[in-house]
Amino acid sequence: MNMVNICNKLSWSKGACIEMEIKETKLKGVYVIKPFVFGDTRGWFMESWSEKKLAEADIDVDFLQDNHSFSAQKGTLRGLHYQLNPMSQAKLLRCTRGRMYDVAVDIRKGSPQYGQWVGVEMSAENKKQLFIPRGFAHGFITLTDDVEVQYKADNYYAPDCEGNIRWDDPEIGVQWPIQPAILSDKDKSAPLLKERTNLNFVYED
Ligand SMILES: Cc1cn([C@H]2C[C@H](O)[C@@H](COP(=O)(O)OP(=O)(O)O[C@H]3O[C@H](C)C(=O)[C@H](O)[C@H]3O)O2)c(=O)[nH]c1=O
Repeated sequence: MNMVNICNKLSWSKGACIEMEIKETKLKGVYVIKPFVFGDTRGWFMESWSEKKLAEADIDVDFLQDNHSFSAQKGTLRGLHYQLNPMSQAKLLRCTRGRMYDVAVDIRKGSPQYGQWVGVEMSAENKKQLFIPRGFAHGFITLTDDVEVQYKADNYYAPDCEGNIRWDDPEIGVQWPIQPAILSDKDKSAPLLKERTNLNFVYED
């Protein structure tokens, strides 16, 4: 086994992958992506995003904005958020410091998986990424102190189109791994999904 493979093996010791992997989750349209990591004696290198490689997996998206958030305390919950059409956003997320649990919820009218959710643990160590298409609400809870999340969006920030849904909406039933310690005032007072009567995402088969 040559040095690169040894380093790849070491750098992905916990069941990691040394090939680019794009897998659809139980929620159609939401994908977990594990990039190829080139390990060597210095450390590692990876392409954190490639429009071409996503397109090869039929994920056609033109990102317009990069976001980067830092959460100091374990148990910081941001979500569940979305932007209404015409400013809805597809997102490609990754955790570059610490560990967090990321959640997507299908809120497209007419979707056979409407109100259903999927969650993925992402960390600086596992280098997993999550692609969430337009028409989904998004949120995450931090599982360590000092978590940084970086993500691409295919539409610009549009505060007039922003909306949120209660993180603990019983009809969605997200199984968060821990209870939140910190929420923004906005998220503390978010309504239930059924109270959001202005959702304008339409499911297209
Ligand atoms: C989202 C966003 C925010 N801002 C400004 C607006 C506020 O003054 C400040 C903090 O915004 P907010 O409290 O909405 O940040 P989060 O609670 O992390 O919101 C995000 O949380 C979940 C996880 C998401 O997926 C969305 O990207 C977004 O809703 O940044 C901007 O200038 N541009 C932006 O794109």
